[in-house]
Amino acid sequence: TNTNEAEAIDFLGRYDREAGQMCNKFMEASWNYNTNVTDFNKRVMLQQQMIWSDFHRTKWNEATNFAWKNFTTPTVRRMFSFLTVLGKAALPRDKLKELTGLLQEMKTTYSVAKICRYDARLRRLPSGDYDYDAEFEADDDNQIGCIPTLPLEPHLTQMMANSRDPDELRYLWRAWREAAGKPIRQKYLRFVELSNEAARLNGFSDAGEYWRSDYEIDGFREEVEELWQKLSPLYQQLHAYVRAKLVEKYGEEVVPRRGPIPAHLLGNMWAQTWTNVLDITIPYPGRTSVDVTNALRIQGYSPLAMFRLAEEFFTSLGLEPMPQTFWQRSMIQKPTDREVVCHASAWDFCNGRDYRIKQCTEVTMEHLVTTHHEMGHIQYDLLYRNQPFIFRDGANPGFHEAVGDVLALSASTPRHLQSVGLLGNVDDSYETDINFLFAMALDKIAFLPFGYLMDQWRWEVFSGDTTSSNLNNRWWELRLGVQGVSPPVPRTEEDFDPGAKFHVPANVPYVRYFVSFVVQFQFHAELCKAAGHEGPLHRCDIYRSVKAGRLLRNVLSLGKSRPWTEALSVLTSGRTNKLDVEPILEYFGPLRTWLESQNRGELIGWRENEAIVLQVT
Ligand SMILES: O=C(CCC(O)(O)[C@H](Cc1ccccc1)NC(=O)c1ccccc1)N[C@@H](Cc1c[nH]c2ccccc12)C(=O)O
Ligand SMILES: [Zn+2]
Repeated sequence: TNTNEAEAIDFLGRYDREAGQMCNKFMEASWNYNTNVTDFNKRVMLQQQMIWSDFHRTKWNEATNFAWKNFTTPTVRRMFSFLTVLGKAALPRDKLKELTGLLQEMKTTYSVAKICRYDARLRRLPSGDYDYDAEFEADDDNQIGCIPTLPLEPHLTQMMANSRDPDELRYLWRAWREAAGKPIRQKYLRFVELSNEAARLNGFSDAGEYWRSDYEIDGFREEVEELWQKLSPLYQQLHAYVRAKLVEKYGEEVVPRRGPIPAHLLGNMWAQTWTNVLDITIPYPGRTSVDVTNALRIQGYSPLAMFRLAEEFFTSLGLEPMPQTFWQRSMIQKPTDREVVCHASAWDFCNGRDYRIKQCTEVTMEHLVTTHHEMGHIQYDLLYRNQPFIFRDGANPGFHEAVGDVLALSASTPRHLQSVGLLGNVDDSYETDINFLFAMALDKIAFLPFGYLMDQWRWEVFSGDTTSSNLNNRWWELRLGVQGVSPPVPRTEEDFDPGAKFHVPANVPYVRYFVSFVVQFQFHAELCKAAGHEGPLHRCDIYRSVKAGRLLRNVLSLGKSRPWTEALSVLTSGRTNKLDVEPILEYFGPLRTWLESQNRGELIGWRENEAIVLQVT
């Protein structure tokens, strides 16, 4: 092996240049497929994937020839530690082809899945009423006259958000899982086998361990478990209050007062965020509510205007504007003439100039938050663009997910929404505070158990603790035990409900969002301090604070050049280098007190036996 560090540094220089060019070509092919899902574009993308993997393998062979562990320069050692993990390219070519093929097929199934209109599925009884049970049977004999026309975005997303008809919601919930989850069950199982084989070829025990290695700390799994244990009491308080309001709305036959909440009633296809039931659950109706969807529409906001509004928040902090090409090449609305992958994503084309967002934007408050989220990814890309190619990544995946959300925490405050003209008179009353904190909790607290359980389930599938005999069963055990939600119709091992959530067919890890929802409040607390904010954390708005912007820039421009624990030290001026739930608990402190007083007499938590437990086929 080669112990010459000077030669190693020369090799790294060559790699840096070549990798940027290879990555750019791959991203172009991937963009073309994602913004125009055709067989041709899929083939070109798979071809580019093989070229990229060949390149990666060649460089891996060169890198492993160096005795890099004894090199004296820390950043050189760190670069080699990343370069000597080959990833899925470690698979024999035919298996690599199969793996990437399965991934594309599952992603395509999800992205083009459509369901029939609700009323087209229903027979009318002689009395003229709907025969609700028919729609359940109708599925079996594939009732004629049903043409699947409704895609997830924007149709099903909006119907799940706005419908208040439990039967219609139940139909939409089940039909989506029939169309998107069930068809990929077998493909996913084969995909898991190949992913594990690749992980073992890289020296990991399974794909889950390979995923967790991105966090560079031993005991990450236990760390996440510990964070959840500290946060679940607050979640249970929110769950109890929302359930009581849903019982009021739909009655106890639909919502068990002391049991789990049926998953179709929470305004979201996966019950992962509950902001769309704010109108049913808001603590003080009639007082200021921060859902500015109507204002956005009345004021004629376009998706482009929403993007400009988000960009202006970043530049107000002294951070980077979006590059010129961003506005020319991004896809910010769903095209009408072709199939696209609608799930939002932010793209770095590896040449320091070309950055894009792909998003099927609708004019809603939720999409305004998502726009900040996606633009946060681009901002991070821009801030670390002068790092070597290998270090152009988030300090950990949760950091990348947190950037945009941190700014959205300020942009969502009533005071800020008023200052940009999206909210009328805002009073400083206690009720307005509680209404605001409650709306934020429907997004941030409601999400935590889902962000936690998604990869609990996948880590167990990768490790073999969960197998094809209990694949869907285990999913609902976690959904019931951790999140306190139940399926509105019986589930069996014929179904594959996790497959109906983008990140499973797209093989995107998910615990990053759980980490983000914790760490973004650590960022918020520190940036508010830098901005000189005084008063409760939930009222802080860092808008136009160049000091806060400078601190954020110092942390994010490090990229992955230092372990994320060091980046946290920079953020907190050495106060901590660990994930910490104190800031999120401080932020929601007033709401927790309020919930505990409102929930007196309610059962906190849910009795497992109330759920429609799995029917054993
Ligand atoms: O999936 C997303 C947003 C999409 C993404 O920006 O995270 C995107 C996902 C993705 C990853 C890889 C391929 C395709 C899509 N991630 C990125 O675009 C991205 C960009 C740069 C670095 C890392 C990730 N959010 C999650 C979690 C979530 C729910 N509600 C939210 C509100 C705010 C922020 C996140 C969420 C979800 O919708 O379930
Ligand atoms: Zn993201």
